[in-house]
Amino acid sequence: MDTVYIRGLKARTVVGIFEWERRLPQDVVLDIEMATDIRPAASSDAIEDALDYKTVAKAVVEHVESSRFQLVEALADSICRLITVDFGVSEVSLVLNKKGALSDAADVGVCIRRRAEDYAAATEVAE
Ligand SMILES: Nc1nc2c(c(=O)[nH]1)N=C([C@H](O)[C@@H](O)CO)CN2
Repeated sequence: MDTVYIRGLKARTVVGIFEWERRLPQDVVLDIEMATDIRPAASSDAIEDALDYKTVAKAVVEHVESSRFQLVEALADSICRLITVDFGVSEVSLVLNKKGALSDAADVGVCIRRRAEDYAAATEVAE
């Protein structure tokens, strides 16, 4: 399978467990890799046949900036859910970097990989 990726995608959001973090939005930076077969787009040279990284990036930033999670784990998982469910991506890898969270560290965060099946059960229950 091929990959369409977005690296260094920035968003500001309320995320954290401390009282001050509930008041002040913080920067997160995302690296996203999405499994997709690029051959249809390569063959047609038409955006309609591509996984449009601009559309995905816009949806992800809107989602992140309107979210209010305590943990980076929950935020990261919600982003993978959005990409797999709303964009039909079979597998997504995500690095979520919470800039400035630890003063003694360059950065902290999580790296996760999710498949569409990981969210299938929850979707079926909801329907
Ligand atoms: N595994 C995690 N550890 C911590 C998190 C988190 O989201 N996941 N969050 C915090 C605080 O919000 C921290 O970012 C404030 O500096 C601490 N540990």
